[in-house]
Amino acid sequence: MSEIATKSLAELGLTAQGGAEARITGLAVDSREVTQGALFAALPGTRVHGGEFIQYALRQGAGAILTDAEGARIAEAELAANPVAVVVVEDPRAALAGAAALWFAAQPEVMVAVTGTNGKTSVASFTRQIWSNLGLAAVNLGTTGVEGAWEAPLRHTTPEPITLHRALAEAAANGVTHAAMEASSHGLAQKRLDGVRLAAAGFTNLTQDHLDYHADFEEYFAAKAGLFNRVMGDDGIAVIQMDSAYGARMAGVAESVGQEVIRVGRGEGNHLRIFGLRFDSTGQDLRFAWNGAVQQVRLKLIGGFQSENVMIAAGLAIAAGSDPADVFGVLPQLVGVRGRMELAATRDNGAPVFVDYAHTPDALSTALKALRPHVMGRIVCVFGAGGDRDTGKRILMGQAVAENADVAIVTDDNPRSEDPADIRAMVKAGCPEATEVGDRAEAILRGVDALGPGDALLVAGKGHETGQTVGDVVYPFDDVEQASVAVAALDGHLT
Ligand SMILES: CC(=O)N[C@H]1[C@@H](OP(=O)(O)OP(=O)(O)OC[C@H]2O[C@@H](n3ccc(=O)[nH]c3=O)[C@H](O)[C@@H]2O)O[C@H](CO)[C@@H](O)[C@@H]1O[C@H](C)C(=O)N[C@@H](C)C(=O)N[C@H](CCC(=O)O)C(=O)O
Ligand SMILES: Nc1ncnc2c1ncn2[C@@H]1O[C@H](COP(=O)(O)OP(=O)(O)OP(=O)(O)O)[C@@H](O)[C@H]1O
Ligand SMILES: N[C@H](CCC[C@H](N)C(=O)O)C(=O)O
Ligand SMILES: [Mg+2]
Repeated sequence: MSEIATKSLAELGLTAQGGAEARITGLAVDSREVTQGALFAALPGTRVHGGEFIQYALRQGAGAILTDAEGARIAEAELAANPVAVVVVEDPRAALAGAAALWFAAQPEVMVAVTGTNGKTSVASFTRQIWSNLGLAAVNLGTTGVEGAWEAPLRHTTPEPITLHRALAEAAANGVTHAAMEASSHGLAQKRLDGVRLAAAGFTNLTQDHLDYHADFEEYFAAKAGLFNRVMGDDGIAVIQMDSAYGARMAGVAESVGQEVIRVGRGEGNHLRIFGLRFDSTGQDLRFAWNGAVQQVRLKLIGGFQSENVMIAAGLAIAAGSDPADVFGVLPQLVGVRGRMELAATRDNGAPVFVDYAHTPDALSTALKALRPHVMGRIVCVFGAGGDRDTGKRILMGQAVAENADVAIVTDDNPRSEDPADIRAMVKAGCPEATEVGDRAEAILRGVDALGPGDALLVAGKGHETGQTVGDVVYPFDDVEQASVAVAALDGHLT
């Protein structure tokens, strides 16, 4: 039998009450995953305090407990009856992040992170693609899992620290030297990535989302700002998109902790300055300047926002040590990210169907506006809003589509525990003229059917997702696949 690797609490940066020590055999954040001798982190949750589960963790053989005063109070009787080491700290999420980093003890040498409401997955993927094209062993981590030189699925955009550091250590063990990760606002607020060492961090934009979780917009901003004023050290380099309302504020946050800032945007004075975009049916030509020197590249990407994301990715690669000329040289090789303005199918009359992950008001108006210069006719949009998520964004999503599309079809997008008809009604409040078709496959079929020559369809909201979550059940569903099926059916290619 192989010996189980153990570490002491001290080796994990933890001090137990009364100076107790313990050899830890593993870490768990969920009592159901506790194994003999493992440390159970009983965290304050949004629904319940993890302290409630200390009793179960102890029954499963937990060797130590990490919690806060509240958790220790909840489990006072069980802890008195069980002689385990108990670490009580003010911020157990931060302590867990540190402990997970020390437990797994390895990460790719060069890491960057990106935050913002929209564009994180795109920037992380583009950064990884730049590195890969430069011959480096690189991955991106986030909504679409771990992708690149080493691959693994992930359930969260920013996984909790144990899952995150396990993935980073495995990637490093498999030779990965460079990693670009997404920092979601939930991940930042819950300090999931506080144990990661970052060379650079990026900011894309801040617009409405997740106000079900964050008390208000200021708290949402503060969560994102944590990437710069808490997670990354003062020797890290910030890469900030300056065109959005919050860019200047975020640059101020980075500078206030002594970080160098690479500014990206259209205005004069930015280090990476976009000043020309020309669109056609297969992509765009991007003219930009790096510290004043003009460059031009051809991008095989649809939508002007992709150029902004590419510039942030280029800034991150440069900040993390790559030569600017090398970085700019590989930009034409970048390919679009799955489910982000992805050309899913084309009708016989030439009308394209794009699948995109826009699920916020700003992403919808950005995606629709971005399509406009590529389309001569009408833009049809099939979309919906997710259940059990920010309800305030629904009417705004409806308005964004009413303002920027010519034909709107409101459908379902992961209603989860809610009544789908209620969600559609809230979306339709913003676009009363939209047609309502609950069944997403039928909505896509109708959208495709509406396409004449020169028109285009944007199927928004699910991007790369492969399921439709109704209640607790996930039904297989893939927008790209449904778009192809609809085109084949309507153009008579089904056998
Ligand atoms: C709202 C939220 O972020 N919740 C996360 C949070 O759970 P919580 O603290 O609210 O959990 P809780 O149910 O109150 O339980 C409290 C504690 O008891 C533990 N527990 C619970 C039950 C049990 O039997 N035993 C046990 O030990 C839980 O693991 C938890 O630590 O901490 C848990 C452990 O770290 C996470 O798994 C959980 O993510 C849930 C599943 C989730 O859906 N999160 C989403 C919203 C999320 O994080 N999304 C962002 C992306 C958003 C975006 O940008 O679009 C992401 O990064 O993926
Ligand atoms: N820079 C941008 N500005 C505005 N909208 C964008 C930008 N980049 C992408 N989008 C829109 O947002 C959608 C999601 O993009 P992406 O997956 O890269 O964002 P994300 O921040 O990772 O999202 P999530 O929070 O779900 O992880 C895209 O499909 C597009 O419609
Ligand atoms: N990470 C995002 C994804 C939303 C995607 C959309 N399809 C939805 O279900 O709302 C969230 O959980 O809010
Ligand atoms: Mg993402």
